[in-house]
Amino acid sequence: MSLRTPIIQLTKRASKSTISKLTTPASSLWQRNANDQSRSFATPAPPVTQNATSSKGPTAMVFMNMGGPSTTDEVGDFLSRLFADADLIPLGRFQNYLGPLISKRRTPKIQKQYAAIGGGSPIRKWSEYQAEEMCKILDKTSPETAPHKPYVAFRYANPLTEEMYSQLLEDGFGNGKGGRAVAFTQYPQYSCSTTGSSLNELWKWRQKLEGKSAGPTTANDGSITWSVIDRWPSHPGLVDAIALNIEAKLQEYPEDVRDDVVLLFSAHSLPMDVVNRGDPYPAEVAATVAAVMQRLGHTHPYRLVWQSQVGPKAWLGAQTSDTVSNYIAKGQKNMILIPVAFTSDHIETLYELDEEVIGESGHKDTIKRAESLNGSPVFIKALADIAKTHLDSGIICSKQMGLRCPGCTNERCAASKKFFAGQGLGETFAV
Ligand SMILES: C=CC1=C(C)c2cc3[nH]c(cc4nc(cc5[nH]c(cc1n2)c(C)c5CCC(=O)O)C(CCC(=O)O)=C4C)c(C)c3C=C
Ligand code: FES
Ligand SMILES: [Fe+2]
Repeated sequence: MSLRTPIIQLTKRASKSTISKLTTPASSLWQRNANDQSRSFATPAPPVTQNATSSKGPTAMVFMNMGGPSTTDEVGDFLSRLFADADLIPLGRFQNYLGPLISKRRTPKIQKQYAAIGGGSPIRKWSEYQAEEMCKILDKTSPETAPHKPYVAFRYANPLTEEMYSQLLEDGFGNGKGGRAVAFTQYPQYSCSTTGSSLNELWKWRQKLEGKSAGPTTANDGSITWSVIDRWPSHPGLVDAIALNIEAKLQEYPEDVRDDVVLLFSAHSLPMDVVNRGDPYPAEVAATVAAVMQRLGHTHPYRLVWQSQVGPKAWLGAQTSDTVSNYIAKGQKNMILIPVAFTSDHIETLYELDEEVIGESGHKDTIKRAESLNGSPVFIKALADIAKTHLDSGIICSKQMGLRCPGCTNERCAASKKFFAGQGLGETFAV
């Protein structure tokens, strides 16, 4: 099948009466800085296309992320879902036995961490806010696909993927009415353990709730037409939002030391067996860091370091906490930690970085952390720009999505990639 073949038709629309229209005035779309010619908003990846002329609203914009417990009482369920996920923590035939055992043992420790950051993860609050604000902008900038309706689908906490999917059906998508939905990963960099797992879950619930067996979504059958924003590691708006937070933090240092501050970009680590399987995440995180440094004009020395390893396996380093101690030992006490792989605060910024790495460093005044993206208007404009580019292009997903890791033996990846990416790439790419 040619990449340009119109492969998806939207036949019927979801009833407008069941889709609430978002009315708040939108902010202006992300503005390009005329002085910075290096910024381009074109999506670089060659697209897998769908019929752009038929892609009219209403459009469901589904923010996918891992989620977190909103209260300490939800920690047990959060961890038990996390340790049951074989795409994240493969425990083979012991999954059903070891998963609950490990999560139960770990719960009190993690509950204490959530208690220390105010009693729960702020990820739901931020995700709902970001999705709603982005949709307000899109209603203005992409009227042809409006109204845009925000949804959140978490992998391990409420609202879970199945809850979001049932809501979509209740709101008039699918059920013989068709309708368009965009699965928008909120992990800027793709890992099979994060975005891959969320997409496998979405694919599973589509099969269960819309009765779809494996195979392309060539529509005309009244089911939801899905497309995917699967990665955006170097989008200029993301890069700018991170760079602005670094620049703001640099201003907190006295002028005489400001130029000597070391920038430590910190991302959640990956087990080395996942890295060696060929997971794209380390390269994509490095792409974000390179783009931010380029945007800053390479004014400061920097390193990309990795945090939050769990369990006895070998993980990708250098570890964030070791790096900070080693640099202190070498006499470097001015450092900014920059969360680079997560778009809102969570225990790994608020507890691990703030309380443990910085709090226990003995240099709380000179080791600082850049703000997480949270409610940054620059970031939300970037999300709207990414979404608009996706909607305009008619792509189903990036071409990169179709290529499995060289070491992948996971049948769930094969099935979900065949569904999301196989349509334009040909199945040989997606097996
Ligand atoms: C881009 C971010 C993340 C990647 C990649 C990632 C991979 C990954 N994580 C685990 C194991 C655990 N992660 C846990 C919590 C957790 N993970 C991320 C992000 C990524 N994980 C976040 C933001 C959080 C915290 C959520 C919040 O605070 O709301 C946990 C639970 C906490 C704990 O028990 O320590 C585990 C376990 C693996 C094995 C993995 C790669 C394969
Ligand atoms: S593990 Fe990467 S595609 Fe399956
Ligand atoms: Fe994690």
